[in-house]
Amino acid sequence: MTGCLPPSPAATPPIESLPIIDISPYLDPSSSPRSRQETASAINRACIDYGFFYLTGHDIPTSKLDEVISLARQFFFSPLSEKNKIKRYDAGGPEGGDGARGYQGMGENITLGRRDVQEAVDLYREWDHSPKEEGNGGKGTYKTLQGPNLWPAQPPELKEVYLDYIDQLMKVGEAVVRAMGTALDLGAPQPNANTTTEDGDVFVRNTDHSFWVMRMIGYPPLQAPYNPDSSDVTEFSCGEHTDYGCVTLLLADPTPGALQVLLKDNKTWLNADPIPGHFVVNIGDMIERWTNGIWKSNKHRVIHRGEGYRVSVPFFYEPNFEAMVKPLGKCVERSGEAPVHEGNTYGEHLLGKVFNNFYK
Ligand SMILES: N=C(N)NCCCC[C@H](N)C(=O)O
Ligand SMILES: O=C(O)CCC(=O)C(=O)O
Ligand SMILES: [Fe+2]
Repeated sequence: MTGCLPPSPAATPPIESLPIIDISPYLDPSSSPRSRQETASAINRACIDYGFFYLTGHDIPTSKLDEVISLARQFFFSPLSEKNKIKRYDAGGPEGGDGARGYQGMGENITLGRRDVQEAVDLYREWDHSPKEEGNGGKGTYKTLQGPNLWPAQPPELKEVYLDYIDQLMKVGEAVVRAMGTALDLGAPQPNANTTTEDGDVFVRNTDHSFWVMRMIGYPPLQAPYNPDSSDVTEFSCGEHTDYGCVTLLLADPTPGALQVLLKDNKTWLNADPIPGHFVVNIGDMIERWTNGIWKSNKHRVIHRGEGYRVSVPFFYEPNFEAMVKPLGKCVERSGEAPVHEGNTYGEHLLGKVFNNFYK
């Protein structure tokens, strides 16, 4: 008689967590087709369910990752006068800025019309044909995004360590977009394919001069009192947004409870706490557009109310600046929806974002 049995302890539902993807089959040339297919299938599932996942098997030593975070932290802890030596200035102005590269002080970044409680440094792929104009005291006048990178001089080893790190990340980014092409089952790569051919390497070709972005971000803890009964948050470390390009490889210090990912119900925020040695990876707007929304660039935000000063270093593996990004025919067909966009270049999409990113 079941009525006589003691009540069973209430089952606690497992706390939902992002899936972990092993990318090593796409970095190791001797891997089996089967192991690649497993990775690709796992990515497809993760991109449909979350647009986010943890990445392992990337081959970058944890000691290197720790060094990257530590150097960023040292930079943010240097005096403001030191940080302002590489200050970002608007493009075309007397200071010789390009409106995007350099150090952005606390509150200078805006998302959804509000100041983000963060400071940051943005580095981009060097502009291939720098149209530096003479005059302006030798500083030149740059169009938006077309200036040289402004590297921190302190700590002195930062630049070298970061350049090497970027080389490593480019390989990881390429492996991830290659796996994504397989995951979408776009067909075998065509030899000598031009950039508009839709096959499994379409993302690889369109990122072969990736206009990457490297951000170093520093977040002091938020000051506003937290009311757990209210969903009305008034202060954000980074307001909710989607990323702009292909694949974000996020490295963050161990601070928990800061990065939150919006789930498919469109109301629950899942903490994407860091796992040592793993990246938090998410897909950007260009992947959503190429796949005609089969995979969505998911909204996320940062609310750091914890202890201490949080540091994160996202790397954005993006399309080429000139890449034309338009829904792929196969994806349009499969989605059963009208094309989500008529197509424009990644550069145009990025410029539209950058113009609205800073407090004027
Ligand atoms: N490249 C990227 N994703 N940078 C970070 C974006 C942060 C949101 C941005 N302020 C916005 O409003 O879009
Ligand atoms: O700091 C983080 O955890 C995420 C930052 C982010 O989403 C971004 O810069 O695009
Ligand atoms: Fe983001």
